[in-house]
Amino acid sequence: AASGRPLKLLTLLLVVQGDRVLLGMKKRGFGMGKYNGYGGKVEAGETVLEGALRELHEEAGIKATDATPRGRMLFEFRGEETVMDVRVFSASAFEGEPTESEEMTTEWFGVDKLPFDRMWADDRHWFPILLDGGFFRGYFEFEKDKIVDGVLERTADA
Ligand SMILES: Nc1nc(SCCc2ccccc2)c2[nH]cnc2n1
Repeated sequence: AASGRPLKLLTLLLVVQGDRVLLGMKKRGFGMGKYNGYGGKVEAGETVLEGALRELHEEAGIKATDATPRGRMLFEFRGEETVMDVRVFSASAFEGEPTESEEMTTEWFGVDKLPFDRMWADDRHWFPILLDGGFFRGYFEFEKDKIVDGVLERTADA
């Protein structure tokens, strides 16, 4: 039997190198005006990891060489039928030089100076788990940019 609401499979990749994180300011489309990792849709014929690596290269001009799954977030927006199923990856090594694209800037932030007030409101909850090497799963319900409900747990794996 079919389960509940339709899920939209998306990726999000955070490049974390020692005490700094590579973030992009989204210039247009979904999440415009917020800093975020790099990601987007998974295309037919590619794996979720391949999709994450493709989006990173398209949006930031680099090829991650050690990307690994770190968590899974479900995001529901009041009034929208589909739920976003975001597969979160991190990487610490890459080839090339971070290069701004039409979609995203490329800016390094110290792990203690992350611009959470200019990021999605859920990020401040799971970034600490990501940065300490842990894994996480969460669900957040939004009304526009505000969290109206949510749960988050540290898990043994992604
Ligand atoms: N950090 C974060 N990211 C997203 S969407 C990431 C996936 C995506 C979707 C569309 C285009 C590019 C990337 C969020 N949504 C609600 N909270 C959130 N937090």
